[in-house]
Amino acid sequence: MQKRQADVVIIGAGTAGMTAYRAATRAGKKAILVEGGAFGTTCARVGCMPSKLLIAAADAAHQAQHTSAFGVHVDGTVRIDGKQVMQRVKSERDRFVSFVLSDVEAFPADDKVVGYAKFLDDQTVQVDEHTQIQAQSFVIATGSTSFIPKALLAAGDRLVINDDVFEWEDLPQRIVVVGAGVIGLELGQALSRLGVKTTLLNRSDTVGGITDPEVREAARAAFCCEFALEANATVTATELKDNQVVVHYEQNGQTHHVTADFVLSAAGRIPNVQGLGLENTSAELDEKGMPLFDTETLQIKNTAIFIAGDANNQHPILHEAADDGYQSGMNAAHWPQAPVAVARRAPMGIVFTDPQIMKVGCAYKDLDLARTQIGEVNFANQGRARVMLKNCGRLRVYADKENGRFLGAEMLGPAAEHMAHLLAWCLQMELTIEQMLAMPFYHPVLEEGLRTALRGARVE
Ligand SMILES: Cc1cc2nc3c(=O)[nH]c(=O)nc-3n(C[C@H](O)[C@H](O)[C@H](O)COP(=O)(O)OP(=O)(O)OC[C@H]3O[C@@H](n4cnc5c(N)ncnc54)[C@H](O)[C@@H]3O)c2cc1C
Ligand SMILES: NC(=O)c1ccc[n+]([C@@H]2O[C@H](COP(=O)([O-])OP(=O)(O)OC[C@H]3O[C@@H](n4cnc5c(N)ncnc54)[C@H](O)[C@@H]3O)[C@@H](O)[C@H]2O)c1
Repeated sequence: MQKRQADVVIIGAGTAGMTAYRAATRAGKKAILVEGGAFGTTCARVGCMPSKLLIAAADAAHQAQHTSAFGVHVDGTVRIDGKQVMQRVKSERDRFVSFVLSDVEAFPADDKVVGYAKFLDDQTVQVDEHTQIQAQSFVIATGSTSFIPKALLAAGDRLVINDDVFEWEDLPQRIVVVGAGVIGLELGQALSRLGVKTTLLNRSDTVGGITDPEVREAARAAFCCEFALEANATVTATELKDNQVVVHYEQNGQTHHVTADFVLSAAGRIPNVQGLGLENTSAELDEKGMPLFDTETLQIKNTAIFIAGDANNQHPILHEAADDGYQSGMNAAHWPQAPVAVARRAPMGIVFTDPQIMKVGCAYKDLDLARTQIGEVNFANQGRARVMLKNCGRLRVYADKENGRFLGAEMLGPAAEHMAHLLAWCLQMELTIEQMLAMPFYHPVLEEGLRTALRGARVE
C-alpha cells in the first residue's frame, strides 16, 4: 500500500472536481485528484454534449420534414441513416472528451490517482487497494448515477440509461422511456424525431419539471402530438419476450403494456455517496446515507470535507457544479479558516426540447400567489413566432405585487434558452418589471412576446 500526504484530496474528476482541483492548486496547496472511472466528465461523455448532438440531428430531420407550409417541398423522402447519426454523435462527442482529456493530461502526474476512494477516517482516504492518502481537507465531487425503478430490472440487457444510448451503433425501432423529466423529454423527443417509435411514461402528470399548470398544459399539448406521452402511468413490471422488452403499466386503474427494443430509465439521478465510507468519518448521515452539509458553504457538518456538484444534489446542472467546485476547492485550500458561501447566480434551467422549456428564479409552485402579479403571452399569435411557424407555447412572468420586482418565469416556446438568459440576468440585477420594460425591444422579434408578458406583470 502506497502512503501519501496532501493538503487537499478531491474525489471525482468531473466538472466540479476539476474546478476544485484548479482552485486548490492556484491557492498554492498540494492537491490530489482521485478518479475511479474514466476521465472526461459526465457532461462531455454521456451528458450535456452527446445529448445535444442527438437533438441537433433530430432537429435537422424534423425541419427537413416540415417545409411544405412555407411552399417549399422536399420531393422524395427524408431518409434518416441511424448509423450515420450515431457515428456523428460519437465522433463529435469524442472530440469534446478529448479537450477535457488534454486538460487532465496537463495536470502533473503526481497529482492524479486512479481508483475509487473511500474514507478510512476524517483525515484519510484509501484508493482501491493500492494507495492511502492523508490530507487536511477533502472535496467530494463524485457526481450522480441514473436511478432505476425496480420494476425495470427484469428487462436485463434491454434496459438502458443515457450512457448506453450514446454507445449505440444504430438507432432502434421502438423505445419506451420511463420518466418525462429533463433527460426523458430531451432524449425521447430526439429519438422520436429520428424515426424511433417512442412511448414516454411518467408516474405523475409533470412534464420537464414545469410547475406552472398553464405552461405544463401547453407542453403536454405540444409533445402529445409528436409521441405517446402517458401521464400518471406507473410501470408495474417488465419482461423479455423474443429479444424485446414488454413494459407493463397501470394508468387510471387500467393495465396496459407496450413492447419495444429497449426501455430507457430516465427516472431521476441519485448522488454518488454510497461506498465512500462516510460512516467512518464524523459526518452525520440521513436515512439515505446522505451526509448533512451546510447548503451555502457545502461543508459536511463536523468535518473538513466539502461536497460539490451533482454529489450534493442541490442544483444538478453544469454551471452550478463548476461554481460549487470552485468554492469547495477554495474552502478546502483555506481550511481551517471559516468556509465561504458559494456565490450563487440567479437560478435557471433549460430543457432542450422543441419547443424548449425554461425556468428562471422562483418556480410557480413556490410563489405566494396572493402577492404575485402574473403576466403572460401565448406564442400562438406572436408575430415573429408565426412568421417562422414556431408559434407554439406560453410564457408566464411573475412579479412581486408590493415592490414590482421580477421574481421568476416559466416558459415553453421558441428560443426559450435565450429568454432564460435575459430573464436570469434581470433577476440577478434585481430589476423591477418597470425597469425591464424600459429596455429596448426591436421589431419584429420574439422578445416582443416577452414584453407582452412583462406588461401583464406590471403592478399598477
Ligand atoms: C443526459 C444528460 C444530459 C445533461 N444535459 C445537461 C445540460 O444540457 N446542461 C446542464 O447544465 N447540465 C446537464 N446535465 C447535468 C450535468 O451533466 C451535471 O450536472 C454535471 O456534469 C455534474 O458534474 P459533476 O462534476 O458533479 O459530476 P461528474 O462529471 O459526473 O463527475 C463525477 C466523477 O466522480 C467519479 N467518481 C465517482 N465516485 C468516485 C469515487 N468513489 N472515487 C473516485 N472517483 C469517483 C466519477 O467516475 C466521475 O468521473 C446533463 C446530465 C445528463 C446525464
Ligand atoms: N438541459 C439540462 O440542463 C439537463 C439535461 C439533462 C439532465 N439534466 C440534469 O439531470 C437531472 C436528472 O434528469 P432526469 O430527467 O433523470 O430527472 P428529473 O428529476 O428531471 O425527472 C425524472 C422524472 O421521472 C419521473 N419518474 C420518477 N420515477 C418514475 C417511475 N418509477 N416511473 C415513471 N416515472 C418516474 C418523475 O416524475 C420525473 O418526471 C436533472 O435534474 C437535471 O439537473 C439537465
